[in-house]
Amino acid sequence: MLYTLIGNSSTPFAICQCAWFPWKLHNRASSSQVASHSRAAAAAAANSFMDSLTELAAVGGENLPAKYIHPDGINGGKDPFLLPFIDIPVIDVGHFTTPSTDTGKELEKLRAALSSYGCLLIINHGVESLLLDKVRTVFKQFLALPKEQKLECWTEGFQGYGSDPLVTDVMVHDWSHRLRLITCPEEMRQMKYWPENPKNFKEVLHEYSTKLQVLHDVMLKAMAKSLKLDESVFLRMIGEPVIMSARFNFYPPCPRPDQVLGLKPHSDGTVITFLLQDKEVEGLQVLKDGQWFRVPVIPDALVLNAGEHLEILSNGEFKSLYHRGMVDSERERVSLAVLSLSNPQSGVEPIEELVNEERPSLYRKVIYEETTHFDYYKSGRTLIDDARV
Ligand SMILES: O=C(O)CCC(=O)C(=O)O
Ligand SMILES: [Fe+2]
Repeated sequence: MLYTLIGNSSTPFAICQCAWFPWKLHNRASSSQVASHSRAAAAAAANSFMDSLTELAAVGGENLPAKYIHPDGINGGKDPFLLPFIDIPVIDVGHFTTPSTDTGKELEKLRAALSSYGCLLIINHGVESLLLDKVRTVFKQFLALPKEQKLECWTEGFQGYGSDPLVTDVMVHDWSHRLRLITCPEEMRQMKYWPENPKNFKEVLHEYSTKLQVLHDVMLKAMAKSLKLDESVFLRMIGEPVIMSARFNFYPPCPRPDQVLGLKPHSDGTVITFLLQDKEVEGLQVLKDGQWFRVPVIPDALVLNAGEHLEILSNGEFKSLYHRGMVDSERERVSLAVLSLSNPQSGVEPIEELVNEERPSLYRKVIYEETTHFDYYKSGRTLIDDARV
């Protein structure tokens, strides 16, 4: 893969120059890895992944594998589930789909939430409670399948069931697994990684992602209007077709939730993320003004996170959310993040209308690749740290 260093000499960062088209049609990471791995090595990797599943589910408090332990604890040695809840703003999407006398007020609430929290809860979003339940259920049914069946979706690449690629032995491992599938545009779907079982998995994910595609456009238009801009400006900037992927997260229980993390602190390498939380088990925590907060479980609401691309596009008017995934001591937890990405060909930079003499461009143009997020995740830095001028 060809990388170019951009940025100033003290904070250079890598951008990948792979053509857009191959990334679009192939799971590039997995195809290159298939080429460089023997079948035996791939089988060994698959087995070790499955062993780690067993390991995660079966270990007791005293013999947790060291690779999962954060030596300083998660919350300075205190129970992270005693942190306060965040008073996350709640936005009624109905005011954007059917304009009312309160639409202006709701737009202002949206702007304020994205500029001070980087996240909000959305209700009245057009996805029925029944479909939300089905989405959670099909993933749990997939997780309950025998190992051999789950292995059919296993991958070392970006799409499929496994752990995130580029996880090295020097970093603390996450207490989680994920099933990641590109959902839009449909030509980018790699159906070989979409579970055959349960039988309705594909249909349910298709229906959910179709609804979220509509919601995505509604929310990006509302965000543009909240900044008094042309409603299509964000959509134009991220380019056609909008790329969306679904990331199902599975967090097995862990006897020491004060020492392990399901997902390390990160901001999403996305425009926006819609997060469907577990219906009962809490686990999302967010950083606001330097302090960690718990996010309450509200079964039918979706959490909307601002991603790094949105922060750059909005020239810092909106803040990307820094967050982490916790694990419960007794219960499994699942979540589903549906992420939208900007077209890598066009790159991400502040929109012209938000750059002026009083507020010069705060970020340089970033060409964002599939690996970029994981490179940053691995290093503990964020794209925003490096993109800031
Ligand atoms: O499970 C959660 O609540 C967080 C998931 C998340 O942050 C992600 O998938 O990027
Ligand atoms: Fe995230």
